[in-house]
Amino acid sequence: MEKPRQISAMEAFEKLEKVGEGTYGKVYRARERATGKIVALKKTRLHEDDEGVPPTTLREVSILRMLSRDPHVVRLMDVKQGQNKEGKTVLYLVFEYMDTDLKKYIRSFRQTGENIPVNIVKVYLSLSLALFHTIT
Ligand SMILES: Nc1ncnc2c1ncn2[C@@H]1O[C@H](COP(=O)(O)OP(=O)(O)OP(=O)(O)O)[C@@H](O)[C@H]1O
Repeated sequence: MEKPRQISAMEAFEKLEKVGEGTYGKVYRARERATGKIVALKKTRLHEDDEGVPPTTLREVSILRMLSRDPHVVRLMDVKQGQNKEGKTVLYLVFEYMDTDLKKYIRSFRQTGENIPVNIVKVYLSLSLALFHTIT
């Protein structure tokens, strides 16, 4: 009997628009075709002459899986395989979609000249420290 094929990222999701770009790849707002749910798809960039998935990506995935258990951390919902135009395998990290990020949040305060409440700053600093200890 034939092994059931895992559906590819592009069969499962419809890309809506590019929302950002990080060190490791582009991020798209996308819609899950089966449910209509809006997600963030992070396409991982491949090193030109490398075969397979870069170790930095594998590291990011395993750390995110761990951190994603915390409700305060953006949730990594799934990891899907896809192919780029050259037929090479690319990975799509599927995240819950966030309307804002820390940079935009901080900028919103700068625009009005307000200060970020001290309690909020403390929460972010302790989260950053916790992250740092998890990664290093
Ligand atoms: N889950 C998400 N929901 C909505 N937008 C997102 C999401 N994840 C990332 N983005 C957008 O894409 C941009 C790039 O994100 P990404 O996580 O790839 O990189 P980064 O955190 O900016 O840098 P690095 O890749 O170095 O960690 C973010 O600044 C944000 O605007």
